[in-house]
Amino acid sequence: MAVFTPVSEQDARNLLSNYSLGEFASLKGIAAGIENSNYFLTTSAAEYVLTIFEVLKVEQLPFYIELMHHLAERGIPVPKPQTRLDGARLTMLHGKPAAIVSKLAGTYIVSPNTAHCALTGATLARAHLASADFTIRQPNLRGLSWWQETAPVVMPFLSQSAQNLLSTSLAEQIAVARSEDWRALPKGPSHCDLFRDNVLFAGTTESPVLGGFIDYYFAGVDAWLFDVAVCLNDWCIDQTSGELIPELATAWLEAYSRVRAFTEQEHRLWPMMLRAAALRFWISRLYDFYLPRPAKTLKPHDPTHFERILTQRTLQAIPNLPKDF
Ligand SMILES: Nc1ncnc2c1ncn2[C@@H]1O[C@H](COP(=O)(O)OP(=O)(O)OP(=O)(O)O)[C@@H](O)[C@H]1O
Ligand SMILES: N[C@@H](CCO)C(=O)O
Repeated sequence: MAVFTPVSEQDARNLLSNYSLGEFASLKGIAAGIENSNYFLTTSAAEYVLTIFEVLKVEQLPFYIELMHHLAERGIPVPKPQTRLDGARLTMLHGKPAAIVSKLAGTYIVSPNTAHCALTGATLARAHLASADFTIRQPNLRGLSWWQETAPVVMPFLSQSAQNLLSTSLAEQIAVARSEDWRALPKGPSHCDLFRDNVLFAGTTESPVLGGFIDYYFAGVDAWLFDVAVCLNDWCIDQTSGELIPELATAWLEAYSRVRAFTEQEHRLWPMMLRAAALRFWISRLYDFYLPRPAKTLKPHDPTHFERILTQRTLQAIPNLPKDF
């Protein structure tokens, strides 16, 4: 149950008195999610999501909240943070930072088809372009420096072969980050965690309608190609073996590149980016698995899934990015 901070009806009414969002109607805890406490908050005017930030620091939050606001204002389907009467979009509840955002339609898709992949790819490209003039800067806090700090912490728990994979993969990414090609990659605000469970769809299987992208709380400035690679490693794979499914990968990447064409450097670094994205989630899952937060009650995600994906992306041929759309 991902409600770490209890909120009463009276708390919600008090909170709403700082906004112009209608009268309180109902409040319901949301069970999914492992980082924040989330509630569906319904008023006489509309449906919202109330999020209480359990882990993120106050100083990190303006980047996420203002980025979502910036994107929503430009027509990208993301939850729109609501503005208080005093102009702030962050608020405090039980001593913790909190925000009210618009509720998006739809549910997430466990087994996406080419239509889901194409919609997600095209919308991520639009989000990247729409974020180009966003001025707040915050790096991806789960980027290379964090991998370098965290790898030695999880290393003692690993088998010899896993230790070798982790060391060689990290060394590869350190070398990539020093390269001219990496420096020339298009970069900007990126979601960095756009897994299937962070994209909502309405409509039908054959004609899906994108509800939008949620959970921007791992976002940061990074190579846009890294964002693409995170998606491909989750959306376009055989979930058992980790192998890329060419039909899904092609649909996803072609839709993205019709909106924003990939650069020469992106073409060259594509295999390394897929490995970077696998490494990022292997390390975070290892960390959560072996060093869980004391209050955490949920079952951690399986780290071996990303060990398999990383191995696949090391051993198997990787399809090229599409050219010239
Ligand atoms: N704006 C929204 N519109 C509709 N549903 C939402 C919205 N925000 C969150 N949800 C619902 O709440 C659930 C949990 O939200 P979210 O994934 O942001 O939580 P979290 O604790 O940050 O999760 P994670 O473990 O993925 O980091 C989602 O799966 C979704 O069902
Ligand atoms: N998407 C992450 C969880 C954190 O959002 C994972 O699957 O490991």
